Amino acid sequence: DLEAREHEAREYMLHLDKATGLRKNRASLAEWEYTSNITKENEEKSIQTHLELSRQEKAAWEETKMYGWQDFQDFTLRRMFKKYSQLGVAALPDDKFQALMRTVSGMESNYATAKICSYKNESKCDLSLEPEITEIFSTSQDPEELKHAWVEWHNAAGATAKKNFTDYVNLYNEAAKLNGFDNVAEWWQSEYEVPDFEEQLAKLWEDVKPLYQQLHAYVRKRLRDKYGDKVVSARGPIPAHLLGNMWAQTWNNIESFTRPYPDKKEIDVTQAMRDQNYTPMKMFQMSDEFFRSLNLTAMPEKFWKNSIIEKPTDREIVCHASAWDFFDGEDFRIKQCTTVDYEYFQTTHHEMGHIQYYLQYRDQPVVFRDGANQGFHEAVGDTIALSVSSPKHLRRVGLATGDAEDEQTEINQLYKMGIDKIAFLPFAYTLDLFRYGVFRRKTLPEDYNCHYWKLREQLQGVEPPVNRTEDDFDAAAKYHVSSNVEYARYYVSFIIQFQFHRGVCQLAGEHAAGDPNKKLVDCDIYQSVAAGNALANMLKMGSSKPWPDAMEALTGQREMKADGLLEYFRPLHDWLRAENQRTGEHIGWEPTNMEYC
Ligand SMILES: C=C(C[SeH])C(=O)N1CCC[C@H]1C(=O)O
Ligand SMILES: [Zn+2]
Repeated sequence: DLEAREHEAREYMLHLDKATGLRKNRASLAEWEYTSNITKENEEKSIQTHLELSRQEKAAWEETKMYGWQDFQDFTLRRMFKKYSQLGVAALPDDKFQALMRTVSGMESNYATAKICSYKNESKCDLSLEPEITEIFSTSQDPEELKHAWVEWHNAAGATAKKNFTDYVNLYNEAAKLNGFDNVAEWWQSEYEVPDFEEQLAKLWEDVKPLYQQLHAYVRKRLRDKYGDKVVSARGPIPAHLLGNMWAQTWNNIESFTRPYPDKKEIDVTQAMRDQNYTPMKMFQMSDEFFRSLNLTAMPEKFWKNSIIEKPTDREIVCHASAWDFFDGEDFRIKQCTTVDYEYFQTTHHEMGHIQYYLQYRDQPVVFRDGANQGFHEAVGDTIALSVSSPKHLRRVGLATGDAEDEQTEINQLYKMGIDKIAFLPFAYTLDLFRYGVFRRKTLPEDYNCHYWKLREQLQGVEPPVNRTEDDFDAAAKYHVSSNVEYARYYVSFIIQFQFHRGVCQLAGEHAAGDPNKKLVDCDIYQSVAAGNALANMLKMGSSKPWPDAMEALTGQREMKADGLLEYFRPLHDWLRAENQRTGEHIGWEPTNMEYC
């Protein structure tokens, strides 16, 4: 009878989950060995280990299928079986599984090891994305130098990946079908467990677009003031190489010469860190201390032993920041090529947020050791970083001096946050809208680059610095496209992190709606055990419940909504509207003159 069947199934599930933990540990170790020492030998070893593990997963899956779990009464048992009933890419036959692995490791290693020549010294051709090219984008104000770095990087990391990417799309779509999906787009969206996920993304964009358009218009004007109207037009898109970032995804590096009130003292965290001889280790210790101040869990001893926090000089590694769970309850690592600056200070908190989530759900069954959805995993560290980047906190830790806020410094602060958080949204939205179209074959290989730029022009209001053709493949010049990492998670994160921030700030007594002395922008939850405990309760759930239950536990809301973000930035939105009216700046953008289709 059902009672006996569920009991037997529970025994089976305990065994399967333990075996799965060992498999995931081996997979993570193989992946770590390869991405922290990129060699052909390590690539081969990783592929063989993953192949062996996929065969074991397939065998276990055949057994799991035998259980009639759909009518089990026990919610948690049914949810575990539901998750294990999805085999994933292991459903591919061996040869196609290996082929798919090779397309991804080929793109990823190409991206990680790509080099370009210096603009100022044509014979110096050993510039990597990190730290050299990133440094150019954060400091250069020479449009020609920025254009050179942009074009060379998109050639080296983008165009070269087109063949692999095309094969990857075909093989990955085959895996999607074997898992019961029409294509990878539907598979990726199914992870969010809501029937209208794509409509929700579009609705969120409608909610934040007016604010983005105001920010875009203001920044275009300030860039035109600086570079002239031959380089930046009055009514067109913004050239993508002038926004301080290779992908124009966050614009923090142009703050110094575009901020609203330039005569107000700028909080230059990078300079303060360098003046105080900060090291990467000090940045990690400060982040760990912030989490501990909330009564969250300290980084375990293996974290400090096994993490890679600076770029090695003796080998090639994947520098793009990442956080790792080895599924044994004690081995958790970060790998990143830290440089001492504000950007990496933020990234360190972002990655530590992933580790804290791993620590909080480490007693869950392995199958539930995941974010409530992937956006949650990306939002934890950023939510903490919203407190850390407040002037109040920066003064508290000695990274900012000066007096408390006045109207103008508050607008400057909101602008600083806005060119990070508001600017990012259309970029994130386009990256997976593009890939949804590719997986659904609405975008064919001969149209990849044209469709990519059409979306970026239409939604983000940026244009390439030079004409593009279908010999280019600019999407792969972004890490996540070359490494097969889904990106809607960041779009979700940049929305819900403001819902989380409002929740923890209220619990910390740092925010009250309508109270001018408790504005969201000034909130710092540092040392608030009440906030930390509520956050921990949400994180402990892992993916054991649908994400609305997790969100409700912390915020009382059950949907992702832009209201937190819009409340946070309301004073900036008002200021931008008034300022753009004062200068008569055109809101929005007309079609580009650049050719890319
Ligand atoms: C820091 C990470 C590793 Se999960 C990252 O990829 N992020 C963090 C914010 C957006 C996105 C990016 O860099 O494109
Ligand atoms: Zn992340």
